[in-house]
Amino acid sequence: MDKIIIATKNAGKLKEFKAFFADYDITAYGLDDLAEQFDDIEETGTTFEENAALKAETMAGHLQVPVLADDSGLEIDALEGRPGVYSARYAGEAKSDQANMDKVLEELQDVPEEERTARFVCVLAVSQPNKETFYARGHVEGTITEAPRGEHGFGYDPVFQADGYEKTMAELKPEEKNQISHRKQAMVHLEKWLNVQAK
Ligand SMILES: O=c1[nH]c(=O)c2ncn([C@@H]3O[C@H](COP(=O)(O)OP(=O)(O)OP(=O)(O)O)[C@@H](O)[C@H]3O)c2[nH]1
Ligand SMILES: [Mg+2]
Repeated sequence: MDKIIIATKNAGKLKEFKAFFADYDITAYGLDDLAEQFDDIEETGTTFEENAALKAETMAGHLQVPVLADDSGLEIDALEGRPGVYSARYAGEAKSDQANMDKVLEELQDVPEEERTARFVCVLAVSQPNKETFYARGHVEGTITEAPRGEHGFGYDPVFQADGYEKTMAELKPEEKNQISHRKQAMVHLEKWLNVQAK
């Protein structure tokens, strides 16, 4: 395999996948790299697995080639797991990273440091015509900071500090984030699938 399509319109995710797949000499393309324009796939599932499969299977059916999709989000313990599968649209359909972070920080205003535990979760689904969907899940544990710090990454990266680190995900260099992130952990499981394909 020398190329793979990622069923995403999220530029931050795509950048990370391009870096991961470059290590296997595979070029990753997002939906905005393709000539055809695609409507947003409605994420009607209640789990990361359901939404990742929806995105991967819809696009694989349409394009008739293997397609990878990523459904991911932030689970905050003090908010009973919110924003979870609703992470992208937590503060509304505009999908504003800034508004989403503001909402989370406001909801955690009176929550002390030791209770601000959270994790990023990433589920990857690979769909191939006439084959069962393959799933890979990864997560990274951490805490929500009092205020945003850092310019790298996307989404909630400026307010998420992984356990054992003093920098937020947005203060880490992209290559540092890519070594520890939920997406990387899921990619490690996907390697098994990639090896099977290589044979
Ligand atoms: O700080 C972050 N660092 C990350 O590494 C990360 N990964 C996911 N997220 C958040 O979770 C939503 C996913 O929602 P999501 O899986 O539906 O993706 P999306 O709607 O943005 O794009 P698509 O892939 O569906 O086209 C994203 O928008 C972000 O808010 C992250 N935040
Ligand atoms: Mg989405």
